[in-house]
Amino acid sequence: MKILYLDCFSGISGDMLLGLLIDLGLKESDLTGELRKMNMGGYTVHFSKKRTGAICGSDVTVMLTHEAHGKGHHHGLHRNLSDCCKIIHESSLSEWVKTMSVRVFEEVAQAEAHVHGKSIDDVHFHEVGAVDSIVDIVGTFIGLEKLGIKKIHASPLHDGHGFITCAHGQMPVPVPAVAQMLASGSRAIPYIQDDVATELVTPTGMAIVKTIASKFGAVPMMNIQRIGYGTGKRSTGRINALRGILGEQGQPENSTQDEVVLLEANIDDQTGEILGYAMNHLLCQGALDAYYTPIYMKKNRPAVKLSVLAKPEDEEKITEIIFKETTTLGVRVFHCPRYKMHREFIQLATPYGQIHVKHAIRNNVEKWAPEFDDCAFLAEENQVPLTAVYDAARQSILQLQKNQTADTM
Ligand SMILES: O=C([S-])c1cc(C(=O)S)c[n+]([C@@H]2O[C@H](COP(=O)(O)O)[C@@H](O)[C@H]2O)c1
Ligand code: NI
Repeated sequence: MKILYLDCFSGISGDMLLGLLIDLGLKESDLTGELRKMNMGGYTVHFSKKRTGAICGSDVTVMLTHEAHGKGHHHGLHRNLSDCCKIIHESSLSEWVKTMSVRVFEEVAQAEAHVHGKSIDDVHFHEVGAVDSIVDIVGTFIGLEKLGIKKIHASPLHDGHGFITCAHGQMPVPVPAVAQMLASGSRAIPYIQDDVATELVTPTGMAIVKTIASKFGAVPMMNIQRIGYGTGKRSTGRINALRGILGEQGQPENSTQDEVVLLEANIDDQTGEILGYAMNHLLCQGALDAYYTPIYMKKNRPAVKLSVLAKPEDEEKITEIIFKETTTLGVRVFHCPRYKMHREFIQLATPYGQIHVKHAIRNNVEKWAPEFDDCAFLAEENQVPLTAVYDAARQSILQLQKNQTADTM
């Protein structure tokens, strides 16, 4: 699975995101071609290479043409949330691009409405802001879709401090819309850079990262494939760019090393029936394994330790289930690098019928194990002891190994 890590050491904005996606390989013509699926004119998109400090990145600038500035423009000079959503919905863009873009617009509008004490419908994006935001937001999702990026994590969001001046006068940094988005159910980690006296995180950048990042923190485990830089517009006195690290997560089929997550909770106040249900539910929902260990907890209470092994990408989903289905108030997380044997199933004939055999191999070690369920089924069907089927299965495995040795001589 392709994963993008957004390294927001100089904040994040809509145009930095577009620049980054271009730097990571998005074709300019793919971006502009898709944007034309919206019935919205009055702008051009300019692409260039730009230097910030010693780094060369990609710059994307949305320029308004006379049409959008003109008084006779049929949309008038202001657009509100529903005008922007209408343009997106009436386009022939993919359903995913439309849904995600609208989500980001709602996020910005909610924050603006809260800050300015208005209703959502009364929040107006002036013409420049609306066109610019639509291109930045929709363009970001077009880019993510074209590059096949399915998962996004982000670093802490570095912002500056002090004040900026915009159309509405002075704004404290973090600007109020960004502060509001941080305060309303965001898992983003803000970080104030006291050596930068301007805005680094814009409302559009904040709304996009809040919507797309499933985690904020360190760079996740991945095979890094490409690194890109999208440059920012402000002079910050430092390198002003958004860095993206694009990688692949998950191991190739025949890999013998990967990572699993071990989730643990101690439980002393739940019935056996409910614990049994919880374990079954966890396994049905994709846990690799789930098991209980008897323990003694404080106040001499006999209790159980629930341990669940899961794929890293299932960490949040499985944690949610543990909280929903058990009484625990906390879940411990361990990231465990794991060696594993490459496994495959093969079918073998026995005098009692066909069985599956698990064949595991790693370096010079090989293991063969008849599948219990198949053996039990054949024992029932043939009215013979289970051990007889196992013995027959082992004979078939021995025969197969002999044939393979003969083939290689
Ligand atoms: O126009 C308005 S109301 C406005 C509000 C705010 C608030 O935080 S509230 C901030 N800004 C600033 O305008 C520019 C453009 O932002 P984009 O996200 O559209 O790139 C930026 O400096 C904002 O902080 C405007
Ligand atoms: Ni505002």
